[in-house]
Amino acid sequence: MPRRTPGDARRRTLSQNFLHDQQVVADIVATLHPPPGALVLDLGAGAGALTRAVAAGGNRVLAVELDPRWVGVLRSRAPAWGDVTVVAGDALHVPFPAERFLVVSNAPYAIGTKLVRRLLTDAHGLTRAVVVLQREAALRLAGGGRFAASWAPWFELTVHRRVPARAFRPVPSVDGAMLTVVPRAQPLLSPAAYPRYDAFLTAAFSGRGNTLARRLNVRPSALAALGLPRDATPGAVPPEVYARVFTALE
Ligand SMILES: C[S@@+](CC[C@H](N)C(=O)[O-])C[C@H]1O[C@@H](n2cnc3c(N)ncnc32)[C@H](O)[C@@H]1O
Repeated sequence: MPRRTPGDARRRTLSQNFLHDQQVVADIVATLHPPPGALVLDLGAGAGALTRAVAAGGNRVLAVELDPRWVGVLRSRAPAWGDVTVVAGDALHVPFPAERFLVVSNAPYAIGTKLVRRLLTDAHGLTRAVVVLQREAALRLAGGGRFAASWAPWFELTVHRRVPARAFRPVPSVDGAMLTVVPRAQPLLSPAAYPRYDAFLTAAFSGRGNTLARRLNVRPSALAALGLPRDATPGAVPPEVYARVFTALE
């Protein structure tokens, strides 16, 4: 059995699997498509695969990295890449800029859900984010559950391509996926509606009965009038449709 080194331990804790597949890097940057000159945060920049590709497109990049060893590497390489500022810090706590910005991130899968939650709650200047997550986590966040329904009136969460484990070095044990987080230009509900909407979702996702109609205590015909199957179950309703059902039933 090969001997373990301190470097192995650090790689495991910080999940240092770096993007190696240049086609995946190109797809991530194409999906981000930052406008010229826009500010892009690369959260968990590692050796800079994404930082370098974004900077090559003429964008300003703030590369945030927790591991001092990779901060040093980034600082030595970044001057050759373009307008890159390296920030030694934690992606879950580093202050976000006051101006508008985009986010690209392939951070450890273990912090992926927390990172997305932070983008949804704290990133007021965010215009678009592309985050690589463990595939199951990406599908859970964007799919037919309460999390996606809670955020859908204000954000579009979309799962794009699979990022196969073999796109990384070293190769991790699970596949990833690209998730985009985009604030809606026209929100489907006002922020003031949130407490009532949240109570409505509690009924929809935790009430008694199997069907949405039973849980919301409405006639199946009321859902049919909104274009939903009479026997729709909560998980089968697309997240963005909940705002419409809420508005119609309120
Ligand atoms: C999976 S690697 C990917 C690196 C690079 N983004 C890429 O695609 O090749 C994740 C990187 O995030 C760093 N990292 C881990 N936890 C972090 C945190 N809380 N904040 C910022 N960076 C973190 C790790 O040290 C590592 O360099």
